[in-house]
Amino acid sequence: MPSIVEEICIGNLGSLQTLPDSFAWKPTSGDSVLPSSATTVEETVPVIDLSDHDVTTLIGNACKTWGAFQIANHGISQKLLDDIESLCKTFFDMPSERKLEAGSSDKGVSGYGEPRISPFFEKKMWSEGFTIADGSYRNQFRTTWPHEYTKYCGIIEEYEVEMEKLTRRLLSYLLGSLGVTMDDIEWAKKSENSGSEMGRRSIRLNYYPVCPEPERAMGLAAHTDSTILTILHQSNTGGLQVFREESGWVTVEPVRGVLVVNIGDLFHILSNGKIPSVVHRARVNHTRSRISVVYLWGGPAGDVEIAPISKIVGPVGPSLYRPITWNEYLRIKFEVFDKALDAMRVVNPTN
Ligand SMILES: C=C1C[C@]23C[C@H]1CC[C@H]2[C@@]12CCC[C@@](C)(C(=O)O1)[C@H]2[C@@H]3C(=O)O
Ligand SMILES: O=C(O)CCC(=O)C(=O)O
Ligand SMILES: [Fe+2]
Repeated sequence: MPSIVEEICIGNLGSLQTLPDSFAWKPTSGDSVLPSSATTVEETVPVIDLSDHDVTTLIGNACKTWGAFQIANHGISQKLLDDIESLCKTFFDMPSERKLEAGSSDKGVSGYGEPRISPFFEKKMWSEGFTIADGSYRNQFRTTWPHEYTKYCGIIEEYEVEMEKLTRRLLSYLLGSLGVTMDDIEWAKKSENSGSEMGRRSIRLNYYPVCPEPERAMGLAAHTDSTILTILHQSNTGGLQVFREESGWVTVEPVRGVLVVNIGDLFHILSNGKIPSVVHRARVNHTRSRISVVYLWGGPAGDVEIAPISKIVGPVGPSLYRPITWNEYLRIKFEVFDKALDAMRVVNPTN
């Protein structure tokens, strides 16, 4: 009698008492998933107060060292952060059959489901999530919360407006740290972009249930974001780790009201390779579930070319990466995953 392998649904992970083999990540040589304490180093990703008069230099140094930084005094209200976190709790605490109703439409990325990068790994990740990549979440919310979806849509809309403003502010600091301004980028020129929305953006709501064997599981596997930049709010449970050559995996401990900013692949291209896009992952926990809300900014619009800023490349060059649009880059990323940036390099760059 063939054993009936019960399809394990990501919507019920928190109720499992043992780790199914399909979720058991074997430590690979050199990067052991064990032990759970990532590193013993003291240093971690610096927290930068955005009102600091040295903010541009501080951000520049953090980006060169980590490809990430944390921000305080960012102007996003704690109430909004609390509201979107409780929206996540309300959604992910629902029975899995109700969450599956909000499933990703097979054509797009939007809706409930596993991370887009799941197919690149033989083992499954101990997490579930909801991606907001266009307006279709409104209909999904209407199905999920027929009587109060306007409240939840309002929270998402307010979050997008606030994150868009913060993204523009961070981009100007990032460019400043490289000695350029928005006016040095065709698509970012104040004139053309003032007032209009800042293009391609998505929000990913991540939920990491408690896990019976967190040391052998992986909440979200190591990756770089494809974005120009990503702004991440994490609940009060640690799990986010960034990778740095010199230190290995470093946990970014949650601090209330502090947001994490990750440099994505497209900013690495914009900077002509000067700023790294940070490799990061999420670990899970034996006693506490975890939420992260990730605002992913892909640039002006899906069809606008992103290229190394000519003022950074300079007269002698060489430009290390070829121009690429968000849409094209995402297609390549989900074809070759962590080889995507290499696929963008200009071979034998001529001056
Ligand atoms: C706007 C984006 C950016 C995506 C794809 C698409 C929607 C969801 C984003 C994420 C979120 C989770 C990690 C990641 C690696 C994933 O699997 O889905 C991200 C990916 C990327 O940054 O490449
Ligand atoms: O949950 C986290 O802290 C990381 C999430 C993340 O990297 C992502 O959604 O791109
Ligand atoms: Fe990420």
